[in-house]
Amino acid sequence: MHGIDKSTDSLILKKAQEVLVQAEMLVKYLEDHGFSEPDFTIHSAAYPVSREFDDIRIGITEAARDTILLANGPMNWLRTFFCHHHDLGAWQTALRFKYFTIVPLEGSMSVKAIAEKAGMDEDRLGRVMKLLASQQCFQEVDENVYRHTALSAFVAREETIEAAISFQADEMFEAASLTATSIQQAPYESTQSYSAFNTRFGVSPYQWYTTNPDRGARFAAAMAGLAKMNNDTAELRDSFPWGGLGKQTVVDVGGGSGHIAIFLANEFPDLDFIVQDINPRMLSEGPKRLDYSPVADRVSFMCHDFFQPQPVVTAGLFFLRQVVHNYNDEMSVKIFQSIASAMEKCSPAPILLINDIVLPVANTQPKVKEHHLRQIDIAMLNGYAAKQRILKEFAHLLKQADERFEIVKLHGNGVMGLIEVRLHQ
Ligand SMILES: C[S@@+](CC[C@H](N)C(=O)[O-])C[C@H]1O[C@@H](n2cnc3c(N)ncnc32)[C@H](O)[C@@H]1O
Repeated sequence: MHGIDKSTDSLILKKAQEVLVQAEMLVKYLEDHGFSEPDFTIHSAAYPVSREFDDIRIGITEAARDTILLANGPMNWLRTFFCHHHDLGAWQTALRFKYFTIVPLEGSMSVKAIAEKAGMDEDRLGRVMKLLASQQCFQEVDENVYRHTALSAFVAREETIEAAISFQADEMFEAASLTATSIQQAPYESTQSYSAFNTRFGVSPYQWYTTNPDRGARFAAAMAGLAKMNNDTAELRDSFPWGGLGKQTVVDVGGGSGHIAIFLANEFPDLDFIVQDINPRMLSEGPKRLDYSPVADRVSFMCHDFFQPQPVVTAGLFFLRQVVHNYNDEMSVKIFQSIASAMEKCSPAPILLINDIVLPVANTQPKVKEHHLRQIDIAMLNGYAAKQRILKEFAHLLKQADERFEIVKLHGNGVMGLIEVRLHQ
């Protein structure tokens, strides 16, 4: 066996060496921080949640992805990549027919028994399970007998995570298949009525969720699941000086179930929250949350359309999380205007805090990191004919809404973009 020549000119070897270097860093990080090494089993250790670990994880993924691309070449890469929608079809089936919760977390279950509970035939269920197992999602321990792996158990254990992947596998996957068709309908204008979602379902996601309340409730759960997946809540808590606001009311505009407001209320006892949303079903999910009761007297819910004048004029902070990325520029300007008209009446002068992805400018981030943000940008295109933005675009829209708006600080970046805006009087 030849040793690895570190001075090699081979690009493949250089990339593979980078994988090795990053893997050593990752293992060292785990050791230094008292974590056991994860594996594929249901008893796998938990992953650290930190920016530092994320950077190593992203570094290893970038190097491994390049190694895979170089080793496979375009033909093999394309052959696999262009079958990914069939992977999603299999996952969609497993989610819809509840395989994840039917298989017990401990022990194993036969395809026959899973099929009986799922209410579908054994042949197709077995084929879906075999595909999933080829991705380390479930393990076939005996012919047609499965048990959970770390990946499948992650879905089974947490309802909001299941919701977060299910709404993608259902309505968003169906919409995404019509991306090009939707653009063909209006090649030079990005408007909601020609979005991929509208092309598939005839109405915008929010109208659709209002008339499909079960899916609306699942969407609200999905938002909580996504926040958990991105570790958003802890980062949101730590990236902004909430504690320094004093006794204030925060209005969570378009706050959905209020999961963020409830989380922050638990962390910062001086703050009161008003969660506003147009969808009553989403609002009704908030009080059902386990973390709601300790803060029930400080978190209230209000049905409000953010295109109408903002009724709360006694707030210290207006919070706008993952809202304007659902709207095109013209509509986003209207949302900012309705908040500006309330801000000018509040005393002392309040803050507008926009919590949304702030896209990186070209070639400033590892490509795998940017890819994730770009996926969300195209998701916004498909769902809402909307977009994610770079900081300059936010600044431009705010000025269009009201000349007095000024971005005073960017508290977080990337997924956790946190833009502090003031309205100069
Ligand atoms: C992507 S979700 C974000 C929810 C929440 N801010 C969060 O971060 O989890 C956008 C929210 O805006 C709400 N929404 C959409 N149109 C609205 C409108 N015109 N007025 C008020 N809320 C609206 C939706 O019902 C949904 O809950």
